Amino acid sequence: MSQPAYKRILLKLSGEALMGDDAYGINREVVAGIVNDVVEVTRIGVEVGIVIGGGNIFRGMAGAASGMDRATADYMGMLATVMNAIALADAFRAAGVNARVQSALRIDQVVEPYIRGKAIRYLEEGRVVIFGAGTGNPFFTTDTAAALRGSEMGADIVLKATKVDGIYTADPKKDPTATRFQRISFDEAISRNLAVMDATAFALCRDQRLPINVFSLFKSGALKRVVMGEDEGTLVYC
Ligand SMILES: Nc1ncnc2c1ncn2[C@@H]1O[C@H](COP(=O)(O)OP(=O)(O)OP(=O)(O)O)[C@@H](O)[C@H]1O
Ligand SMILES: O=c1ccn([C@@H]2O[C@H](COP(=O)(O)O)[C@@H](O)[C@H]2O)c(=O)[nH]1
Repeated sequence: MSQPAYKRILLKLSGEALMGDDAYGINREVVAGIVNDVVEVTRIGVEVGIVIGGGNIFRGMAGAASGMDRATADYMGMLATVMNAIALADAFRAAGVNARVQSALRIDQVVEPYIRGKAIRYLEEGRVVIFGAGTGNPFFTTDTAAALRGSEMGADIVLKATKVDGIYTADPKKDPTATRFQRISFDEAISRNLAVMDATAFALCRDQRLPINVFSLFKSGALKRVVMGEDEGTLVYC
């Protein structure tokens, strides 16, 4: 049987996608589907760290737009990602898989704090590690947290599972003529200002020579295909 192309992955899950067709919050069926996909790749020996977004609950930019202090709003956004992380860990528990949540902001009664060495040990033991609270700093996003944790964990690739099936010449939700890249270099993605991921995340991954693959969270079997090195989504390379 063929082997996975990557031994350790950092999976960035869209917070917004967790809503499914609901107007807000966490759709249990969507979460269960994600858990199944992740369990499938852990069964072939892939070590999985997850960074989860918070767009289904709260984004700092939205708070700031309605007059809140931006840093205060960002802390709320980070707490939203912790809620998603806890919901995801609970869904892993229901599926019989041991997942640990580590938070970049300390909430010790609820989840463990982020400790790099411990997270690496969990991954080596085959546990799924869910990183909540982004980077722990306002003015950043969970895309940057994925690039950061991916670099710290020594991941082979960052996988961004989102609402679109790859990186396009323009936002495909706004421009129906946009076309998808099969592969794109970091330099080109940054110079074209492709807003599928923030520039800080692209730049950190480029500096660390950590490739990214952007693919659809809703396409059946897509995660496994990416992990097996098959042509799926868009690969961003150095
Ligand atoms: N060039 C592009 N190619 C593909 N998608 C793009 C592009 N430009 C903008 N987008 C948009 O970026 C979105 C993905 O990024 P976004 O940060 O909004 O979501 P996410 O990271 O998946 O969710 P969350 O922030 O809730 O975790 C896509 O849904 C798409 O509409
Ligand atoms: O490092 C970080 C990560 C996130 N935030 C805040 O959380 C929300 C939700 O994250 P998304 O990446 O948008 O899903 C984000 O809008 C920020 O407000 C942060 O401050 N720092």
